[in-house]
Amino acid sequence: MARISVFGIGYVGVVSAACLAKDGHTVIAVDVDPGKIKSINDGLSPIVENGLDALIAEVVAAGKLTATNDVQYAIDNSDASFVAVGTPSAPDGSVGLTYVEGVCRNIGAALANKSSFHSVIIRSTIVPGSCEATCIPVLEKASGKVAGTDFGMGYYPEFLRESTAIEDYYDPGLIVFGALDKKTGDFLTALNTGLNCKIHVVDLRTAEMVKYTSNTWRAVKVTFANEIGNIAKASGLDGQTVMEILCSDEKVAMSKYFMRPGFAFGGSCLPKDVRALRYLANSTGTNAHLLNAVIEANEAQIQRAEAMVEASGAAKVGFVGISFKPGTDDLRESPLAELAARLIAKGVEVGIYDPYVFEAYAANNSTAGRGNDVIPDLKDRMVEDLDHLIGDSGAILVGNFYKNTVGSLEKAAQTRPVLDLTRMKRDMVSEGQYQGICW
Ligand SMILES: NC(=O)c1ccc[n+]([C@@H]2O[C@H](COP(=O)([O-])OP(=O)(O)OC[C@H]3O[C@@H](n4cnc5c(N)ncnc54)[C@H](O)[C@@H]3O)[C@@H](O)[C@H]2O)c1
Ligand SMILES: O=c1ccn([C@@H]2O[C@H](COP(=O)(O)OP(=O)(O)O[C@H]3O[C@H](CO)[C@@H](O)[C@H](O)[C@H]3O)[C@@H](O)[C@H]2O)c(=O)[nH]1
Repeated sequence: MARISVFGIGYVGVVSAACLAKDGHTVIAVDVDPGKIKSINDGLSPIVENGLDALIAEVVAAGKLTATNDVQYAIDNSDASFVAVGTPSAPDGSVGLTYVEGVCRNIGAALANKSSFHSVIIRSTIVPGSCEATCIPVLEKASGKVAGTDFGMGYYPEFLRESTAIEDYYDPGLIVFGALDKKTGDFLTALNTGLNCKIHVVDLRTAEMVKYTSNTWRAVKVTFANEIGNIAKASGLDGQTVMEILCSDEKVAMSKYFMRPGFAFGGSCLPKDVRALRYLANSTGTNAHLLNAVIEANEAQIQRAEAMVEASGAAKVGFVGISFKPGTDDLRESPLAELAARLIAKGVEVGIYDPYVFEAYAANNSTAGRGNDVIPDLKDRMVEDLDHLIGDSGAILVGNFYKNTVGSLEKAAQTRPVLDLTRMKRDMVSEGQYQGICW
């Protein structure tokens, strides 16, 4: 079993730290946010994510996971570090490396004081060449040591999806990494052995590129499915039925994931990663026609939902779901939040039912409301009781699917417009007050 430090206790870091600890490794989580450090050390999850509360309580009680802001302590007491800090878009759409640079500088300074071998493994999403052009030079300068010789260096992207993060951790669709040195490569191979997935060992740049390729492909799939859905609906057809039939053709290895017509994609990764890849393409003189179109079409899908709300004529709209997808409290680049903000700016009153975001506020999580930079007074708009929201709203917008809401929402469609962006019930199609975005 290994001793591992995880830098960045965000959506990725906290899940990998907890799962590594569950697997028997001794894990030190490092962050600059005292709220997150306290949460972990109290045995509590700093984010709302399925199964994570119990997992963290278990591994912290077992003494396998601790959290600190002390970088030197973490480096001295681990043999490898995972870096999972954020890489948000820079204003020009390029990948933002500020946090990655900062943490490499901190790790490098601590490595200067350590004599035994240590591997630094980047897990943040960074464009091809970033390890070589940024991480390695910063680590080498701060440590006075040479990457690949004096300390180990790897790039090992993470593919988990929020809301199914623990499940994805133990059942990955893809494992890929690059390592400068054999020790780091062997460490990552051993860590992944036993999972039911082929391990691809490549160079650092290829591993960096595979991560963007994966997210962009997902964004392309969502956009394609949405466009087919829009066209199908305009032709009087059920877009989801059309796509389900297409996806039944498994002969060409068609996966049904991300092929379900509905609302725009969002979240902390797909939008920023498509932007960063497009920026990279432009900077190499490559035309990224498809990526331009994906961004344009995704924005148009938000406008399409906005037009549905406007057509309802409601002055007060109740949102069912506001996070970027069900099962998480994360609001980063949530298209639902963007839609709500646009309606609010036009004078529409907006109330919100979202059990996951509500839970984050109720638990006083330091991350409650994470990623919301568009909805004013979000906390005050949150409603705990769905029936209360329905009774109080002229129209209901179903943004995220929550199983327990279906009965009430179906009933609500008899008395007021219900605008469905997710399809709460497979047999419902646009009729009367019920309108589905692509069906
Ligand atoms: N969210 C996902 O589902 C997901 C999945 C796969 C990959 N990724 C990628 O993983 C990376 C992290 O994403 P996230 O959503 O977990 O980010 P996040 O913003 O939720 O978490 C990042 C954490 O890093 C901490 N941090 C910043 N600077 C630090 C420093 N110098 N030392 C220690 N901690 C520091 C922050 O306080 C924060 O807690 C990004 O590159 C993202 O693109 C995200
Ligand atoms: O059929 C689908 C599936 C997803 N989405 C939307 O696409 C966005 C992203 O969803 P998802 O990919 O499930 O969530 P993330 O947690 O952002 O995960 C993505 O981004 C992570 C960060 O890089 C990667 O690790 C994952 O592999 C990648 O799926 C959300 O707005 C979803 O509502 C759809 O519209 N239709």
